[in-house]
Amino acid sequence: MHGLGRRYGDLTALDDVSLRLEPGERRALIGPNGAGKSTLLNLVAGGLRPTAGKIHFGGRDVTSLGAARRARLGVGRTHQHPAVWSSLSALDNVLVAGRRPWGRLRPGGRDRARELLASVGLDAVAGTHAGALSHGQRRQLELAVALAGEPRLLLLDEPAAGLAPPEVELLAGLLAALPGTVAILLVEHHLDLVYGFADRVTVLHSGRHVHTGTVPEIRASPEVAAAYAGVAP
Ligand SMILES: Nc1ncnc2c1ncn2[C@@H]1O[C@H](COP(=O)(O)OP(=O)(O)OP(=O)(O)O)[C@@H](O)[C@H]1O
Repeated sequence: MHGLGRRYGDLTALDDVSLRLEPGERRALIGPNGAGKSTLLNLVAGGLRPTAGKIHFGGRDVTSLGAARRARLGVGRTHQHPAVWSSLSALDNVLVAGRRPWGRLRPGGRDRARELLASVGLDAVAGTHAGALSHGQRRQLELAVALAGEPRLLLLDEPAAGLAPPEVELLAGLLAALPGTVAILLVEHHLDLVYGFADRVTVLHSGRHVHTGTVPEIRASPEVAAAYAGVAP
């Protein structure tokens, strides 16, 4: 991301943010409410267009590409409210996501879908309609759905939101086990989860980049403490 900006009318939600993620990197994006985290995620996913700046992915300028094109290039995501097909079984959700562009299953697609479901702890409910799963299970399913698209970058939007403490622990284990080849950008308010997960953490405040550092650096940073106290750093 180079000089990325987004305005909503008069409001500047994101202002001149430049970030670079390396292949396979675990990066967390934190900041108080309204800092611009979801806006940044949506800009990278392609659901939203920047009003300033550029986005490159794998060396290619993708700024003008829509979400579907970016997904095909390897940008996967999950949402604050899990986006799965309620009337389809858990297995069919993953199968649909793993199709080739013209709707055909990949060779070995069904086995792969079962493996993905097992990897997120849902093998026992493969035949259950997604609408009948718990909120936490739908989050796990959305992760399997995102992985079925074979992303090189996975954007996770507050995956711990609405989860009970034991479910957050389960999620932490799932995140730790994600393939090392996939770069991950995690937006999350649950700081224990962030600190256990991230190689590096980026802090936003009022749409601006405050700091990027390792977990110990971020924990010790007075700027970060100020941002969380609601005071402009
Ligand atoms: N569609 C929109 N129209 C107008 N303003 C918006 C829109 N989406 C976001 N905003 C504003 O942009 C700013 C950044 O919002 P954003 O949702 O990106 O922050 P966030 O860091 O993800 O916050 P939270 O942690 O509460 O999810 C906020 O002031 C928000 O009110």
